Amino acid sequence: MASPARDTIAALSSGALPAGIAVVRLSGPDAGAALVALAGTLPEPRRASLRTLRDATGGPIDRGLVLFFPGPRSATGEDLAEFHLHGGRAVVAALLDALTRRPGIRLAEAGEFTRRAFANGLIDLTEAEGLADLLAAETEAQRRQALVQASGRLRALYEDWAGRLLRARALLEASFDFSDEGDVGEDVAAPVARLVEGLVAEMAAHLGGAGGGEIVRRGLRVALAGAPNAGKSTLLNALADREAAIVTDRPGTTRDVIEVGLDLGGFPVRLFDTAGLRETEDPVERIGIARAMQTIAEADLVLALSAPDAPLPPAALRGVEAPILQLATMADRGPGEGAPPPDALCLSARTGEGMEDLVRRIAERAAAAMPDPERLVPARSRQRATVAAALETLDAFMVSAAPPEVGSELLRLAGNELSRLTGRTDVEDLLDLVFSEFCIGK
Ligand SMILES: Nc1nc2c(ncn2[C@@H]2O[C@H](COP(=O)(O)OP(=O)(O)OP(=O)(O)O)[C@@H](O)[C@H]2O)c(=O)[nH]1
Ligand SMILES: [Mg+2]
Repeated sequence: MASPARDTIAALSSGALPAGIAVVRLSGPDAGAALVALAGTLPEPRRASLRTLRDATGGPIDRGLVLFFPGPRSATGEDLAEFHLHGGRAVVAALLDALTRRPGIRLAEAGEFTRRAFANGLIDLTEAEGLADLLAAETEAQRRQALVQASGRLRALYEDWAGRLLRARALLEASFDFSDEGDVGEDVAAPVARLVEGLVAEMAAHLGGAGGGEIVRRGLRVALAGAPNAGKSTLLNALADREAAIVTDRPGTTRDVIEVGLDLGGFPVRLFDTAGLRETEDPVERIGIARAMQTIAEADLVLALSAPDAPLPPAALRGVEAPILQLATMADRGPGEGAPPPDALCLSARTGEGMEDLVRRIAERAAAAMPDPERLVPARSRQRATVAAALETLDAFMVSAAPPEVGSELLRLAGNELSRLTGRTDVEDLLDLVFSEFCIGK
């Protein structure tokens, strides 16, 4: 774990400038003294105080609110000062300049405030990850899932597992202090097995929600598939409400995969326009079609478009595992050569017919794919992989008829995996991974 902070760090913690108000934060041993140097005296802890801030020459920087949070009762666990100023670029630059001229104060790195909160034991890794997700949240589903994590409920679950695992191991280890044969008596074997069985069942159920948790984070991937001129790009533009993709009456217009992010009923959806599927000799178009097939294969939902004069080639979506929603496009035009699939939803991006129905169907899909917001799920591949590794080790324990020393070693290994979840272990590379995605000032 990181050693206690030596440097005092400063950063703009509020959003892009110019803005109405800018919040600059300062954390570390010099926070109080720096605040006195700029604002005259230390304000009462945790109370906003209106001050004129001055640089080292006595020149005024701005007039604004200052707050002081003495450690350890602060967001970072260290002495923390906040400056609420007018959100002009030059104002913030002048303040940061005045601060960093003081020895021991430097600009913060990305995620450094949060990392200090972690180092000082105020939050664990799941809470830090939840906080990162909360800052990145763009839809209701993402906000709710992130908030559950940031508020420590996932941490509590993982700590509970670690505690129960430790108890199982302690029982097992205590038994071989008293037996010289190395085999564990029934009186110990049964309660240990019960404890581990209970954990295995809970962990497996938890992992069952991992797919949904990740879909909330990254959004439901919806691919538009169809023959050239089926109206895919037109539909994408209509759903996105902007001209994201080029539309022409020439078949084979779209080559690259075009992605737009949508908020459908509070659920995050990523919609992908793709090249029309057909046999072609054009090398550029062939690459586009290969990309289309890749996107379709990775989708959580495929919208299969058939237009009156551009029916979907029958074999085009063979082998696709995701659910397929059949759409009959261009309903404003008369029937064409091929009849659309009987269960297809008829719509026209031009007149808007059927569009509400389509949005509702996609949102329903998204709602079904995403877990109940109150359910605790691993939202990240890091969490999922770590739970899976611990589970695998516990499975090995359950099936093995190995001597108790080996059994207890397996339980210890599983416990190590669990401690990686909360980060209460010495793993710098893991920390870098988690904190590197924060922005400066958080
Ligand atoms: N009448 C009518 N025309 C449409 C509708 N949707 C698309 N079109 C027209 O159909 C033609 C093809 O539309 P696109 O959206 O480019 O079709 P696409 O499936 O993206 O085609 P590719 O990119 O070549 O695969 C364009 O001329 C559109 O204006 C619709 O709902 N009604
Ligand atoms: Mg197109």
